[in-house]
Amino acid sequence: MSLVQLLKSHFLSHLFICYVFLVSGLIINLLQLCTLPLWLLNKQLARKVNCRFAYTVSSQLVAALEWWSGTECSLYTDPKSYPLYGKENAIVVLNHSFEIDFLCGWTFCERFGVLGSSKVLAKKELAYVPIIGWMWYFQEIVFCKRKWEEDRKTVTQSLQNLRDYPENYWFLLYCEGTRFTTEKHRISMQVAETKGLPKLKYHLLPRTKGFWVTVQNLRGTVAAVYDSTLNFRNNVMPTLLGILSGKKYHADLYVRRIPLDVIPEDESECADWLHKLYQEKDSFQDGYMQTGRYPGPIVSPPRRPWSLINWLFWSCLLLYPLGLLLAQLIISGSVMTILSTVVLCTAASVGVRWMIGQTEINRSSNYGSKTTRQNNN
Ligand SMILES: CCCCC/C=C\C/C=C\CCCCCCCC(=O)SCCNC(=O)CCNC(=O)[C@H](O)C(C)(C)COP(=O)(O)OP(=O)(O)OC[C@H]1O[C@@H](n2cnc3c(N)ncnc32)[C@H](O)[C@@H]1OP(=O)(O)O
Ligand SMILES: CCCCCCCCCCCCCCCCCC(=O)OC[C@@H](O)COP(=O)(O)O
Repeated sequence: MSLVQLLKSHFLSHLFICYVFLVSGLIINLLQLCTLPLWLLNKQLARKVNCRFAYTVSSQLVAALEWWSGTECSLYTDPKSYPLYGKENAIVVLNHSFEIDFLCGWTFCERFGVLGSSKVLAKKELAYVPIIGWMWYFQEIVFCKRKWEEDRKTVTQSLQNLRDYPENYWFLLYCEGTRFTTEKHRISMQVAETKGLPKLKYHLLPRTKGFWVTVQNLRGTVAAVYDSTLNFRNNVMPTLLGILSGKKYHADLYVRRIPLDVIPEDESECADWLHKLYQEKDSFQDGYMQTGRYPGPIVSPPRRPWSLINWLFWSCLLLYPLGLLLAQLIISGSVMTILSTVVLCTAASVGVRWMIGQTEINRSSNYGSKTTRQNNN
């Protein structure tokens, strides 16, 4: 094992990365709280400032993927659409089968300069995750309870608020609504059967209401839907813990730009359109399984240095107080101080492990594991 590999897999390196993420994240949350008065005075400025704050947090995870683990991301797309990426608002429709698919999404956002402003229709539970969830509140992320009766009003309102957003953004929609498991797939295919829809092999049956409400409310401000299909080479199932341990993966993303005007306004026509899209996505996955690639040329955007620079900045800033704290701890020799520091560090480690757990498929909610709307979470 090389020295670099040893460093990447060492427990102390992970501890340091998590320390930087936790402390810088909490500082950013605090600074975001301080922007509240600015929202009253100059809302657009407050939004721009919050985009920058969000960038400094989410780009740390991107840096872990791009620079620490060295994961590569290839983009298959039409070269004519490529120059538009990052220059317009778009709704991104992505398959939801991998624990780090959101992180690959963020990585592409970073490469096209829309990471700080990126949006998602996220389950409400994520709003309570410290740092990321709290940051999302200021980033105007749209939350849903996955109960349409309640979501219809709140989601519409949150989407309407985005109409005058001052920065270009990508709005991510996981239409499957939950992560792929064989059990959820079996059940959703039963639903497909009762609806007379063709079976999907690699996707859950898409939920159409969220897509329709998003398209309708963002019409006129969003230019296109980016139909995106993600896979990882060599059939691996990447994890956030793998990224933290410096494990290198290779992501392949296929993106098709579909102008928003071609999407029907009528709800049931829009639902049919989405079902058809998922049937196409399924055939792309089938092709990938057989050939190991998607159609079209690879036009991968290069990684940018900013996520690394941001991480190095926070590391340097937070290394000094950490060193000071450790030195004082040793000098003081007080059992009480040492004990309370150990308790604090243990609590922080448990907290970070819980946060990482939010990304793990085996801790996924039971939404979609029943054909009814009961016991969703
Ligand atoms: C490549 C570039 C990437 C760029 C990335 C850009 C940005 C990145 C930004 C951030 C990254 C952070 C990532 C965070 C990830 C967090 C994501 C999530 O939290 S996903 C979960 C939440 N999101 C969703 O659920 C979206 C999809 N859901 C919907 O749209 C739903 O419709 C809803 C609006 C949430 C409402 O849900 P509800 O269940 O109440 O209603 P539905 O109408 O959907 O359900 C009833 C409907 O479904 C049929 N049904 C019943 N059982 C099933 C089943 N098991 N499977 C499928 N369908 C089922 C039922 O018959 C009803 O049918 P009908 O409508 O015909 O009556
Ligand atoms: C720099 C690196 C530091 C690493 C240490 C800290 C890592 C903390 C990471 C916290 C990340 C929290 C963001 C969670 C995003 C989870 C996305 C996701 O995939 O959600 C699942 C939902 O879509 C569906 O939920 P289910 O119904 O499947 O249940």
